[in-house]
Parts: sequence; structure tokens; C-alpha cells
Amino acid sequence: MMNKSGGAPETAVLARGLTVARGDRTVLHSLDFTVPPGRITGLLGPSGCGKSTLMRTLVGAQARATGTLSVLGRPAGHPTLRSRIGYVTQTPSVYDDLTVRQNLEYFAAILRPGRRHRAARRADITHALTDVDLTTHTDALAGRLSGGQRSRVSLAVALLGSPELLVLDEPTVGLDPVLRRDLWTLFHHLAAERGTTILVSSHVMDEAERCHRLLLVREGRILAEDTPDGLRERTRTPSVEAAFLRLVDEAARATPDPRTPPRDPHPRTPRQDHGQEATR
Ligand SMILES: Nc1ncnc2c1ncn2[C@@H]1O[C@H](COP(=O)(O)OP(=O)(O)OP(=O)(O)O)[C@@H](O)[C@H]1O
Repeated sequence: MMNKSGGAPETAVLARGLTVARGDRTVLHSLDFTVPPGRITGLLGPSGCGKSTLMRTLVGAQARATGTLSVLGRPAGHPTLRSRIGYVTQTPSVYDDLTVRQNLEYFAAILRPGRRHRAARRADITHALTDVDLTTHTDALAGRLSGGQRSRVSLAVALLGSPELLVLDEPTVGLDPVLRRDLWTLFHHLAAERGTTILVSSHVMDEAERCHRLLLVREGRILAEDTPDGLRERTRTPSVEAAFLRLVDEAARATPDPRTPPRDPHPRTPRQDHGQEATR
């Protein structure tokens, strides 16, 4: 979607009535939301609420989706989006029997094949390794790295080619506090200095405070779409975690408990029951 002056897009991602099924059940229910460009949007919600499914749909890896999902002005999954999106899955996508540099060389060659791009690929790899602070481990086998280091190799792969949109599925899980802080500094640097749009999922609510905007998800539905400040003010709570819990309680009050049988809109009079009351 372009703005009125025809310049940069107003939204990096736009979803309308997005519904996604996995197996025999609907996992995402008619979602409406936007992701602004050049900002960090946090996708937050409890385990199993559908965060990974939403990210997979965004990058075109989820087949059974209906509704509208526009990504960088194209329908999700469009072939031209492949080099414009960097996607980091929860499990690091690295080859354990290759060194850090060889992993990056392999993926860089897929993104920009051919000898004429050799210098650009080398510059890209150096850039990505510096971003994730792995320049001292370039010759280490990926299989011998710690969990946090392997996650950072995976992130470096996603940074190759300077994607416009970074989709990061719980990138800070299992990292120590210093590494977590450094990664968030990197995310803010990418958004502020390179205009990268970042969609990052987490079920750790304190990470929400580091995002510009939040999408709170529960049971496959958007509970709220707001800034951290907006959420706290709207719910009159001191933290995003408290705001989330309040919204969950409000949603539960607004939705009848499915275990309670619905009231019969046409109750039969005793005469119509023909005396069957006792057998019900
Ligand atoms: N391959 C699959 N087939 C059927 N259902 C699936 C499949 N993968 C996931 N699901 C279901 O879809 C729902 C959403 O899962 P998803 O992985 O998107 O959640 P999540 O919010 O990312 O969870 P987590 O934070 O634990 O990673 C869950 O109920 C899960 O059981």
C-alpha cells in the first residue's frame, strides 16, 4: 500500500480477515492488524496462541490461509518478497558441520549467486557477522557453538542482503541478559539507522516494553494493537504484563463460557413438552 504522495509505504504489513488453519483446526481467526514500516512491532502472547503460525503465514510458509495479507505491498508468499524478508525461526537454521563463515557463504551465494557478486557477498557477510558480534568465531564449527551463538549465526543469515522486513520468532529465548540487551540494541539500530521493519515474537512480557508497537494475541485472536504506553494508559495498569492480564479477563467476561449451555431462545411451555420434562 502506498501513501498519497506515492512515497514510502504507510504499512509494511496489512492483514484483513486473515484466517489460518493447521491440521483440522483453525489457529488464527479473522485477524485485522497492521505493522508500520521502520518500527519494532512485538508479537506477544502465551505459548500456543499462534505467533509462529502468523509469522509462517507472513513469510509465505503456511498454505491454508484466507483473507488479505499484504507484505511490503505484495501478497504474502509472492516470489519477489523472498530476498526482501529475513526470517529467523525458533530453531536455528544453520549447518552444524560448516563453520560460521561457511554457513554465511552458503546462504549469501543463494541470495546473490555468481562471481560478479563475490565482493558484495564478502562485504555482506562481514557486515552481518559484525552486527551479531561473532567476528571472533568465524572459523568455529556451528555444531560446536553454544545455543546463543548458534541463534546469532541464524540471525546473521537473516541479515544478509539487508532485508526490509525482519521476522524474528522468539530470538532471545535462552540468551543471557547481556546478550538479550545487545540484541535489542541491534534491533533498535536496524530500525532507526536502516529503516528495517521488525516483527519480533516473545512470550516474555518485559520484552514488550522494548517495542514501539505491540500486537497482543490470545487463542488465535488479536487482543490489542497499541503502543506500550497506550496499552498501559488504556487499561490503567503499570506494566504491559498487567495490561495483558486485564485484557484477558475482560475478554473472558465478554465471551460466554463454552461449557455453559446457551439459553434456549424459544423455551417450550410445559404444555408443548407433552410431559417429557422428567426424561430430559
Ligand atoms: N503442524 C501443525 N498441525 C496442527 N496444529 C498445529 C501445528 N503446528 C502448530 N499447531 C497448533 O497451532 C497452534 C498455534 O501454534 P504456534 O506454534 O503458532 O503457537 P505459538 O504462539 O508460536 O507458540 P510458542 O510460543 O509455544 O512457540 C497450537 O495450538 C498448536 O498446537
